[in-house]
Amino acid sequence: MAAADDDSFERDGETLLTVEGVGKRFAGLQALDNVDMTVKRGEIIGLIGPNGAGKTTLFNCISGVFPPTSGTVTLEGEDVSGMPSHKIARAGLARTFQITRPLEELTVAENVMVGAHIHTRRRGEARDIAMESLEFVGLADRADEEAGELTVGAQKRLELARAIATQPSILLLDEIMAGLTPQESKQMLGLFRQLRERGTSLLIIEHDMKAIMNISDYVKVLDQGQGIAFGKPAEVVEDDRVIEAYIGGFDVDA
Ligand SMILES: Nc1ncnc2c1ncn2[C@@H]1O[C@H](COP(=O)(O)OP(=O)(O)OP(=O)(O)O)[C@@H](O)[C@H]1O
Repeated sequence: MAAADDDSFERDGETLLTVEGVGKRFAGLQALDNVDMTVKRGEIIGLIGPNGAGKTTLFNCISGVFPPTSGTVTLEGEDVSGMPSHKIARAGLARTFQITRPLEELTVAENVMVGAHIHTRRRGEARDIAMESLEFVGLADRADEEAGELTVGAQKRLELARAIATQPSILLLDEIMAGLTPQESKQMLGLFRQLRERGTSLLIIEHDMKAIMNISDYVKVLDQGQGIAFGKPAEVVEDDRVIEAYIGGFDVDA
């Protein structure tokens, strides 16, 4: 069954994020071309596509790392296209990066307080928010250790805690499960589900196809900078354009 790419606009529920006609050009390369999508409150959307499809570039345009060359990004009704990332974060959008980069000389709690300080200047209040976030990801007992001492798996949870401490309505997660053990991945998926239950929306880039198909309510597929499909995971894996883009199709049962 074909999953039409513009289905993205036709679901029930409150729309949190709207991406309309977004394009991004780097010198001679059209990295994104007229991409549309929406994310509703409390949805988990998987963003997939072959290497170089434009997934991270779309995250960068949405989160204000750089402005889109064309099109608009609207967050809770506010046009945030081209705004700097700290303003977009304050408006309710948080993201994690493909390469985790904790401030290694700071403690685990201090790293998360960096996120919390977006809403408060008070150190005590920021510490309280940070501790709640660390509790949530299961790192509260390591709050006073240096962040550089953490394993890769724990650093990923720290990254998540730092993003959550900004109290976002939507979280963009860029390969936060890369490098995790199967046990840690399972734990991470559990955290995603809990976030959804709290009403936080998640937009997730992940190469682990089984995980993404398992966790996502809907999946958006990019190929060579264009949206080629949007639909429920079971629909998307059967879509001819998607199978062609991935050559050979998916192995989600692996
Ligand atoms: N800052 C940049 N300057 C120039 N070209 C860039 C820049 N960022 C990304 N690109 C190019 O844009 C295209 C899309 O890259 P992007 O990283 O968004 O893809 P992706 O889907 O996230 O890929 P991957 O799965 O490999 O991470 C690629 O051809 C990439 O080389």
